[in-house]
Amino acid sequence: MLVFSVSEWVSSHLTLWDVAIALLGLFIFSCIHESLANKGPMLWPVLGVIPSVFLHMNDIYDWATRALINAGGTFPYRGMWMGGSYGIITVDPSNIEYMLKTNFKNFPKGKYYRERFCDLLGGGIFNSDDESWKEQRQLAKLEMHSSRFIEHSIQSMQDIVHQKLMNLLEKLANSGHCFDLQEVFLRLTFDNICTAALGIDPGCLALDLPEVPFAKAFEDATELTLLRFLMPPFVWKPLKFFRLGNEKRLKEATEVVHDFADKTVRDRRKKLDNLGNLNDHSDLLSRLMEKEIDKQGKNRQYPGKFLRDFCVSFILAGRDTTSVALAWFFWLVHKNPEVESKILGEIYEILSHPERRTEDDDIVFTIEELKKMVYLEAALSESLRLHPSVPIEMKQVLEDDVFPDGTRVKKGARVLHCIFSMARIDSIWGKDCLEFKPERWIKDGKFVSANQFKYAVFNAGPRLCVGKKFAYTQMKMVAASVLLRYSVKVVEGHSVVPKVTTTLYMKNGLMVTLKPSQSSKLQCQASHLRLLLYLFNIHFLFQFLCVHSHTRATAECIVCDKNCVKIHSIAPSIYCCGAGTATDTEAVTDMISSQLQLHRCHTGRESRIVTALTLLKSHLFHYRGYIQAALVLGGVDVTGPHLHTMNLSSWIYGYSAICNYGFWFTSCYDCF
Ligand code: HEM
Repeated sequence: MLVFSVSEWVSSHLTLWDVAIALLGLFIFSCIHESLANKGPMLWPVLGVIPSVFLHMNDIYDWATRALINAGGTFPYRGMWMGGSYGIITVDPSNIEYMLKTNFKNFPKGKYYRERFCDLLGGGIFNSDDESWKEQRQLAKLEMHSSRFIEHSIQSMQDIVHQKLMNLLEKLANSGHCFDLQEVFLRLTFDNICTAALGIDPGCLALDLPEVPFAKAFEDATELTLLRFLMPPFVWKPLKFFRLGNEKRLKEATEVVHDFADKTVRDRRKKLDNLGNLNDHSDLLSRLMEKEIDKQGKNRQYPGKFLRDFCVSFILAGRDTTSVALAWFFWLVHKNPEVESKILGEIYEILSHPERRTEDDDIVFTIEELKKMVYLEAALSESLRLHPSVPIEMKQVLEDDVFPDGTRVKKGARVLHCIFSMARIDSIWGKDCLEFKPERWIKDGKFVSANQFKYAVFNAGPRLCVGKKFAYTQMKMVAASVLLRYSVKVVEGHSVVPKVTTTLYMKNGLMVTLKPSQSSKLQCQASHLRLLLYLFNIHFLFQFLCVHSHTRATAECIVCDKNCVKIHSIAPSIYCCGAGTATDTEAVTDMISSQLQLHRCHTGRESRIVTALTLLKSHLFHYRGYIQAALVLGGVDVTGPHLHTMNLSSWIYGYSAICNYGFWFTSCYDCF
């Protein structure tokens, strides 16, 4: 009776307009309430943060950065009503440390992540928590740090870079056409990681850039899996159940990947059974299989699925991360030519080491040489800081918790930390945080790592990336080998923007043209000249400049020292050859060398040849001929190669003393 009268009253007093206006009022009220109460971006009724995300899809990372700065480093978010997606986004290093280390157990990858990746990765290291993750992590660390694996991976990197990448780049440079450098790097790292993980080279980097079914399926499977992160579960789950649309394609691609990996595992096991060992294989899969025979000689075979999942996770982890990092690095180097000059200066200096065999025209860097490339390491780290391969990381909360900044999180919530934004926050990286500045990683000539939780590019804490060393070696080898030989120019007007997915690809790739660099032309000319100059005891010091000297010290008509050093290093990439009184030239060059070192420490910049020249000249002028030093100063600095002669004691005496060689200097310089 009461129900009847209420509905009668409603229908006689309320029109549809009234309801609409009331709902609008409620909507506006909750919007105002949200915008006043919430520090972060607007959380719309019903739709949560989704409209704001779609509105800023084209500059999502910059928008997130601005929102995080406005919110003071952390803000809550909510997805669509009934979507079950809620949590916080943070860039606060103390929160990140708490989550990745202090209370690590309370922040696993969680169900949300596992559900989406389980079809492709199964229970692989990338997609597991607790004991299963621990076991795989231990195995991975043990194997990847073994000298056998390290030697194998260095060898395969050298092979892939010098036998494949360089041939391909030579072909592309000769064609004069522009091409997508990111695509080339994706192919390179795929071949490299498959060789390291499975001991099989899929051949993506062949000269004709073939479409390799395994590689294509891997790419599709990864991309389609990532789509699950952008779609609500009530969309992708039914599609998966009924095998429709993207989910059907994902299933097919995953099958190709798994069939390939399963077959590799089966073949390798057959080989192990037949031969009793896998001594001629150093890849991860073979190492794991040999591990199956434990210390007591008992065979505890890993199930085939375990081995497959382990390897597939590895390929996923090492496939695109380094290639996109290299693409962003080359883009930044193109925009900052002074950084390129410094990297090249460092490389030339390493190549000028007396023990290096300069007869080799095809320079292949050794691991020791790569380790010495401090500035290159700094430039790569700086590039990764600004463009981290994994821009956003995610964890799920196991039990209610409170972060160090006071933010509360509920069980089941997700915590996203935006690595991309961290680099752009001046309270974390200083006022110059937006600048590409490799120097911030160098102190007293040494590379200095940043705090893991401020620089979470490789993750941090117990789940720190296991492939970090591998990645640096690979990136350094590729970057140094390419920069030494080519000048990489990004096509004018090409738009470089990040793609919105879990890896920071360049949306439109990186279209470039290649020109053999000045140094590689010089290297080529030098190799012809080298034959000629060999007879005259020629020393090659730089790619740009050749200075030489005999090693004879005489007094009257007596040769008192057959091995007198006449080429003095006075600063990185700057050398001085002396004639006159040996002790005078040595003392003068030593003194100017230490003055230049002090100057470098004071200014934080590399020495220039003009500085060395000024210091030497004013010193010699001051003594008006009492210092018997006739000098030839040469080298390469940020402004390029330079060669100067100077002799303020007696021009004629000095020049004639070195005249034979002076002509050589001049002729070599002219040749180059
Ligand atoms: C520039 C290159 C790289 C970057 C920026 C990078 C970054 C990362 C990040 C952020 C994680 C954490 C992912 C997560 O927990 O969801 C991770 C984990 C991992 N990375 Fe890397 N990575 C790189 C290269 C590599 C390479 C070349 C390999 C393999 C050779 C590798 C192997 C792994 C593995 C196995 C894990 C899982 C570790 C674990 O969960 O315990 N990574 N990496």
